[in-house]
Amino acid sequence: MSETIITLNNLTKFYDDTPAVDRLSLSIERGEIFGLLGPNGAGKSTAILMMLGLSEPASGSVEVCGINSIREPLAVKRRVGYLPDDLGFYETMTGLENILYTASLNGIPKKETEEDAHSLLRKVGLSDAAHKKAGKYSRGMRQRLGLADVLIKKPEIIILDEPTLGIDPEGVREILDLIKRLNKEENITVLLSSHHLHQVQEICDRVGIFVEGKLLAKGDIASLASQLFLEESFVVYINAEPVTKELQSNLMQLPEVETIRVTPEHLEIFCSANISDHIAKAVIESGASLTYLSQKNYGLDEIYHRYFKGSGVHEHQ
Ligand SMILES: Nc1ncnc2c1ncn2[C@@H]1O[C@H](COP(=O)(O)OP(=O)(O)OP(=O)(O)O)[C@@H](O)[C@H]1O
Repeated sequence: MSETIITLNNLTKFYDDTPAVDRLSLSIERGEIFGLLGPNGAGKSTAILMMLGLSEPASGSVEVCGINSIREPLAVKRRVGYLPDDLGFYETMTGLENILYTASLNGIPKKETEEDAHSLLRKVGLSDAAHKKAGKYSRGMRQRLGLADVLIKKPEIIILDEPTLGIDPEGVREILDLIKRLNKEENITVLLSSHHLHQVQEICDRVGIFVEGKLLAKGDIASLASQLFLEESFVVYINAEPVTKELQSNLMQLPEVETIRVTPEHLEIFCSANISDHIAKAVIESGASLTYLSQKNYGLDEIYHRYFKGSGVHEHQ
């Protein structure tokens, strides 16, 4: 049975007179990977800081692990590992020493820490660099050290703010795989803020699209597509010879077909389900020959761009 682990209710925060987060309501379930997706300045970090009790909302409520973050930020801190986008370590201390220091700050007994720290460094692939100074770590290594650092206190939730910022593609793959693995193996709930569509699409169970402080839509990719595309979730592109009125009318009679657009290249058939085979059959039965057929279902890219089309919001990679 699902259990809500983060609940935001009408959460609002202003900077000067402008809302950075505007009546944000959201529930995140234990064990899921939720992606907060939005362009720079959308309010993702501000929302995260309020979840952690590090920034006070103007109105609304926020509960994490059943605890009111505003009233009991320290209790929330014990249960949540937070990886900010600007990670800070003691640069002259080794990776291992940094983790042990974090453990001591969190009051974890030294005896159990040492073993846990080594096992975490192994998990994040930093065993060989355990005794190297953090100041000498690459950006990808720092992120992995950051993950080990937040995991030492055995959090129920990890909140990651742009965890792949400035990392090369190989490093990104490693971080994403690691996050997925931690989620599956340790049943850690993950909240991930990002403006990288593909990364979010790859690992998140659900996504919230956030822009100008507002959550515009949320759900898994398929349900986002149907929310945002009004059931036109699939497009089938065909070329047929000849394209007659009768052919178009036969296609429109298929219950799943929403719209047909005639372009110089193709007939674009927008459908609520994948019915390529019915379309091919309708073409043949209309006496035309089918010379080309391809299909596409929407990914997050189309959802994001189509949804923000005209809103002046663009993705910054
Ligand atoms: N301390 C602050 N003082 C004043 N304005 C702020 C402050 N922090 C954030 N803002 C403003 O609030 C809005 C939301 O910023 P926020 O950092 O939460 O966005 P974000 O989605 O996390 O963006 P990014 O991806 O760039 O980190 C922006 O307009 C930003 O300029």
